[in-house]
Amino acid sequence: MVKICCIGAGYVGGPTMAVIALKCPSIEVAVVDISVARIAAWNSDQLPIYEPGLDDVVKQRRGKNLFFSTEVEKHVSEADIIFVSVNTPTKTRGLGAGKAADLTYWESAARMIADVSKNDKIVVEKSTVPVKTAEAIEKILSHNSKGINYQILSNPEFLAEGTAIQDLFNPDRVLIGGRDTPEGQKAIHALKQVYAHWVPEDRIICTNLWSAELSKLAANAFLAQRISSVNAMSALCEATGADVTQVSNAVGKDTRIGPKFLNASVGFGGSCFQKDILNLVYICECNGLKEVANYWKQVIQVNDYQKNRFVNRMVSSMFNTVSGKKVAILGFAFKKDTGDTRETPAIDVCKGLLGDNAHLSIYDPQVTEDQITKDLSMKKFDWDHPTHLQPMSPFAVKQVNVVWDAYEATKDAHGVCILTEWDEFKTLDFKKIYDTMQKPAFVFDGRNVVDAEKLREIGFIVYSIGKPLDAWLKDMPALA
Ligand SMILES: NC(=O)C1=CN([C@@H]2O[C@H](COP(=O)(O)OP(=O)(O)OC[C@H]3O[C@@H](n4cnc5c(N)ncnc54)[C@H](O)[C@@H]3O)[C@@H](O)[C@H]2O)C=CC1
Ligand SMILES: O=C(O)[C@H]1O[C@H](OP(=O)(O)OP(=O)(O)OC[C@H]2O[C@@H](n3ccc(=O)[nH]c3=O)[C@H](O)[C@@H]2O)[C@H](O)[C@@H](O)[C@@H]1O
Repeated sequence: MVKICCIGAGYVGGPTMAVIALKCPSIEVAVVDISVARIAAWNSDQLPIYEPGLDDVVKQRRGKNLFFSTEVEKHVSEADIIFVSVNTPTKTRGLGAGKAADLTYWESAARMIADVSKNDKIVVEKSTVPVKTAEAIEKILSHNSKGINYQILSNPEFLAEGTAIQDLFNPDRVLIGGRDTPEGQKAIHALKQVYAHWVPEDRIICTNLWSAELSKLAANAFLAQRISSVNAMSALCEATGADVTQVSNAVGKDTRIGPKFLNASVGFGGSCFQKDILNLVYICECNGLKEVANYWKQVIQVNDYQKNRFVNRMVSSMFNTVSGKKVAILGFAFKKDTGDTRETPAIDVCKGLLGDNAHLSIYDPQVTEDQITKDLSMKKFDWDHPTHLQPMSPFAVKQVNVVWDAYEATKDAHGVCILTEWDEFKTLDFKKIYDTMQKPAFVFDGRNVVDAEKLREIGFIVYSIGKPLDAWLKDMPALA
């Protein structure tokens, strides 16, 4: 029986391995992690991450050919194929701080593999890493190889949170990069055989190592760039009276452009887009490609501009101050159908409003009070380290109240701010909300989920990203 071990039981390692176990009953899959709490959760009824469809897949295979364990060394030494799916956060200190990927967790995993292995292994990069990382990993492994042959493959993951199970069941493509040697090709073939259990052969792309590593960074950069492009247009729409939804629709009908990923928003979030672009920028700079680095940097600058613009629009609309005013925040996760808050635009918007002394009442159907408190008090980039190594939440943030109901959040509020596109926000009783709010009552929709016209009929002053402005808002300057 082929044995797979995955180091890192997170948003990627957990769902990816659960699906491999489901689709390949003849393969034994062990997912290991240094976090005892995370592994305990994977073995319980309350999985550590919220992802539609995941519970069902895990329940079908756990204890049969899918195991979650903290016995990292045992499972690594027994495995034929080792996936490494650990954190690769942005460095916060030293060379490349604020840009380069921090490969501490990857390096420690590689050293441990070298220490405990007794037979030949295929080591698969599942984490997103800088191009040429495989060369460094090869050096670490072969330095202490004891005659063992290691083949490094790059097999980046393209799943998106909230749709991870669907994405894994039916991927656009699976990418495998390896060495152009007989051993390298044999390793590619072995991994291809795993995916071939359910992925059509023409969707499995095999490349050299560096193309696979770089393609992952490129794909995320292209996706994020689309969002910054449409968000840049949203500012121009507001200035001119165009409607960004109509513009996106018209632009996306061009088959060369395509309709997906053109939703204007308060800004993109999530653990990867910013981190991976910063990493790309750093690699370009290291290769002397200043203009290329600046090009990609701009994608992040526009994203920051969009978040600032949103906060400024809110404050200026509400008579240029939110000091002492209650503002309801609906949605804190970085997108719907996930409880993940890493790099969510909600953090920046909330911090911006707190900076102007607002009182926030936050509701998100999947994010806990503890998580929100941590996020609002943590330093930038600290959030991307393993949970048990993150700073403890030092204090509850003053002026923030986390509630478990949208109606409770909006009661007595001066403004409502929608930051995640949860479906339930579309069907809220806005008349009921209006009646309990201070007047004039404002809605700031950072995701274009509400019907602005209907809300205006109720009496709200509404701001929707990239949409024609209310007369009220037109008169209020919004400087970014
Ligand atoms: N979250 C996502 O949707 C996607 C993430 N990625 C990439 O996958 C990688 C992992 O991301 P996530 O799963 O989101 O992170 P995560 O933080 O959810 O999971 C990483 C896990 O690795 C564990 N870990 C760290 N060092 C370890 C070690 N030496 N031994 C054993 N366990 C260790 C941590 O305790 C943590 O549970 C990152 O490189 C990310 O860029 C790629 C595609 C999608
Ligand atoms: O490497 C990764 O981590 C993953 O990053 C993204 O996936 P994810 O961050 O989970 O979610 P997305 O659906 O890409 O959304 C990212 C952010 O962009 C925002 N977004 C997305 C689409 C859009 O049209 N507009 C928009 O503002 C979302 O609300 C969210 O804040 C990519 O879509 C995945 O392919 C990739 O594997």
